[in-house]
Amino acid sequence: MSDSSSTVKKNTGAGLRGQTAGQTAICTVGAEGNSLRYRGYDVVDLAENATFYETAYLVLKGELPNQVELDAWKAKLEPLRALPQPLKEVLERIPADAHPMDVMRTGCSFLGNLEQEGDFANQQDVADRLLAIFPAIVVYWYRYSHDGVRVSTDTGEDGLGAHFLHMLLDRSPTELEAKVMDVSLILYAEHEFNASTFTARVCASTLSDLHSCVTAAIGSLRGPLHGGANEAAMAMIEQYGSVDEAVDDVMKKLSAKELIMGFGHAVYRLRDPRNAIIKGWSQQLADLKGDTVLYAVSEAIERTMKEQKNMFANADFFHASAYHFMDIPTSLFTPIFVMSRVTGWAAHCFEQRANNRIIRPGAEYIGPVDRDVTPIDAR
Ligand SMILES: CC(=O)SCCNC(=O)CCNC(=O)[C@H](O)C(C)(C)COP(=O)(O)OP(=O)(O)OC[C@H]1O[C@@H](n2cnc3c(N)ncnc32)[C@H](O)[C@@H]1OP(=O)(O)O
Ligand SMILES: O=C([O-])CC(=O)C(=O)O
Repeated sequence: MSDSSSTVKKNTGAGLRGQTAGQTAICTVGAEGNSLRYRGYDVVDLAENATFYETAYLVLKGELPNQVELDAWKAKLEPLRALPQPLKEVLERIPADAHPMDVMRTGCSFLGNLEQEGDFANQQDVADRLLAIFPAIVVYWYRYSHDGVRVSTDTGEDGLGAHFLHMLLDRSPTELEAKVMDVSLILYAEHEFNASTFTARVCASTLSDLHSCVTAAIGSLRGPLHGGANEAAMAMIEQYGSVDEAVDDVMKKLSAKELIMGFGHAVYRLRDPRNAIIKGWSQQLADLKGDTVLYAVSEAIERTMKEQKNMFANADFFHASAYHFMDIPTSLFTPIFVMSRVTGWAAHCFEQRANNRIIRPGAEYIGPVDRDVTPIDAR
C-alpha cells in the first residue's frame, strides 16, 4: 500500500473542506466515516425497503408517505411528465452532438420562462414539475436528435426510472431493470452540501427562483469531479479488453498522478455506502447479460485502487457498468443523476428560504497592493 490518502487527510482549508457552511435537517453524510442518512433514515434501509417516490417524498416533505399520501402524490406527478409544446420545439432545435447535461440545463431554464415560479408558495409545485418532467426533457431530445422520433412521454410506467427507460428503449423495462433504476435514483437523491447542492443554496440565498437554482446546480453537477464522474468512469472502463490490461493501465495512471474517476470522496473516509448497493445490482445485470469483461474489469480496478492508494469506489463507479448493462448511452448517465438529485436540490432551496441569509463568504486577498494608475499612453 503506497499511501493512505482516503483515511489520513491533511486539511488545508482548500475547497472549504471540513468547514461547516450552514445547518440542515435533510441529510447526514459520512457520520462514522461511512454512513448516509436522509432525514434520519439509512440509505441502505431506504434502498431495501422503499421506492424512489417514497424517498423523494421523504426528502422533499420531511416524512415517509403513507399509502394514501403516496398515491395522491403519484397521481399529481403523472400528468406533469408531459412536455409543453414550446419546450418540445426548443428541444428539437438542440443539435445531436450537444451534451445531454446541457440539454437538461436548457430544458430547466426554458421551463422557467414558460411556468414561472412567482410566489415562493408555489415552490413545491415547481419541484414536483421538475421531478416529473426531467426524464422527458432529456429523452425527447435524445430520441428526436438521434433517431428522428418524437417520443411519447405517456408511458404509463409506475416508477420514474422505468418511465425514463421506457421512453429511451421503446419498451417496458424488465422487472430487474426497473428495480435497478429505482434503487439508483434512491442512492443519488440527496447528499448534504455537495458542490451542486451548495450551488443551488447559494442561488436560493439571493431569493432567486427555483428554476434558476436548479439550472445552476445542473451546471455544477456536470463536471467530472462531481456527477460527471460516472461518464468518465465508463469511458475509462470500456477501453479495457481484460483485467490485466486494466490493472496495468491504472497502475500507469497512478504513477503519472492521474485521477481515477469514480474513486475518492471529499467527505467519506472509509467507504461510500452507496457503492456496495449499486455494485451488487451491477453484478446481477452482468450475470444476466453474460458479461465476462466489464464487471470483472471494474472489480479489478476497485481492488487495485484499494491496494495501491487505499481508496474506495464512490457512488459513481459501479453506476457506470450498471447503466451500461441496461443499454443506456454513456452521455445520459449524469442526466439520470439530475432526475434524482433535483429532490435534494429543491429540499435544500426550501430549507435555505425558510431561514435565509445571503451566502457571501470573504476571501483572503493575495494580489498586489497599493498601486497607482499609470496613464494609458505611458503603460
Ligand atoms: C457523486 C459524486 O460526486 S462522488 C465524486 C465523483 N468524482 C470522482 O470520482 C472524481 C475523482 N475523484 C476526485 O477527484 C476526488 O477524490 C474528489 C473530487 C471526489 C474529492 O476531492 P478531495 O477531497 O480534494 O480529495 P482528497 O483530499 O481526498 O485527495 C487526497 C489525495 O488523493 C488523491 N486523489 C483523490 N482522488 C483520487 C482519484 N480518484 N484518483 C487518484 N488520486 C486521487 C488526490 O489527488 C490527493 O493527492 P495529494 O495529496 O497528492 O494532493
Ligand atoms: O458529496 C459530495 O461531495 C459528492 C457526492 O457524493 C454527491 O453529491 O452525491
